[in-house]
Amino acid sequence: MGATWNEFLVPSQDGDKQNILLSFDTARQYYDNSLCCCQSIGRVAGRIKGGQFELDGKKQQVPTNENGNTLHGGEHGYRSLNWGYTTSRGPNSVSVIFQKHIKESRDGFPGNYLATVVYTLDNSDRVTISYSALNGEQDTLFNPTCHAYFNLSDKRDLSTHSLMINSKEYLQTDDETIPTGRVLQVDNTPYDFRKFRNLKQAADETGGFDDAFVVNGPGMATEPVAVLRDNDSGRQVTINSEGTGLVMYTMPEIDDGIKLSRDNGLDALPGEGVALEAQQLPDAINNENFGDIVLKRNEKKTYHISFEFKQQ
Ligand SMILES: OC[C@H]1O[C@@H](O)[C@H](O)[C@@H](O)[C@@H]1O
Repeated sequence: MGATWNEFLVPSQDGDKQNILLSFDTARQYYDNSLCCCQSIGRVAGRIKGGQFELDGKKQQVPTNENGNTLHGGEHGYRSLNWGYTTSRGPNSVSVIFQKHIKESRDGFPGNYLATVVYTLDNSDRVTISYSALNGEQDTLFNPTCHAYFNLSDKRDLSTHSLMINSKEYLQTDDETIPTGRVLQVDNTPYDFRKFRNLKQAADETGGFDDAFVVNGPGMATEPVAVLRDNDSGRQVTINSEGTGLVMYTMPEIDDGIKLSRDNGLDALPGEGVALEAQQLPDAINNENFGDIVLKRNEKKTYHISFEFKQQ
């Protein structure tokens, strides 16, 4: 369901294993809230203002699911699908390969294509997710991501986490979290993560993050997009991607009664984890220079997002 990433198990201090992703015990619980916890998001991650855009000179309206805007591919996007899958084993890696025909008749976006999501775990303790689209006869949009939430510690907050984001800029957004088109400098703001800084302190300064950082700008392509580190355990996850954006969401306000597996029956807390969603910037289709998310007819496109684990 949802081509969901359920566990990233790493060694724990007591010789057991610990899941560093937020997860649920049952498939149903992933759909009882709007967290999109660790699910595949498509065709278009991030918001589309009014669910409207122009494609090949034609105005398009796609289904909306939040304040009259379209978030995370709408109600019938990747996360709502039951994917078929196969597995494969290479000399240095194992993979799960999900595949599905994405249809206009289901999600309301123009055109049909064949989608593939491949999760590969390799011997460098790296999970690489590749998202491919093999398009049909009509131009469409393609901007997938993985909505992975992390907490690398044993705590129920991010107080021992440091974060580095390789970004000089972030997007200004309006009351509905839609980009206004203005790109702001991170200098002298709580958005400056160019050097590692405590994530909880920064989130306390902003009231929590639900923001898009500009990444992979000119001259920055060889750097990791972000590194999340837990100073207590020495666990670290390095994120690489090819997209223009990284959305950070620290769950500032969440519904009551969300029971994450890690909480042993207690309700999840605001700020308990952080989603780091690599993608092209939100509302890219309506903003020049936010990244190209058009998938041309008969075109094939692949994006990779990788998460490399290290323990210091
Ligand atoms: O759906 C969970 C969260 O996903 C993030 O990508 C969005 O920016 C948030 O506004 C949303 O609450």
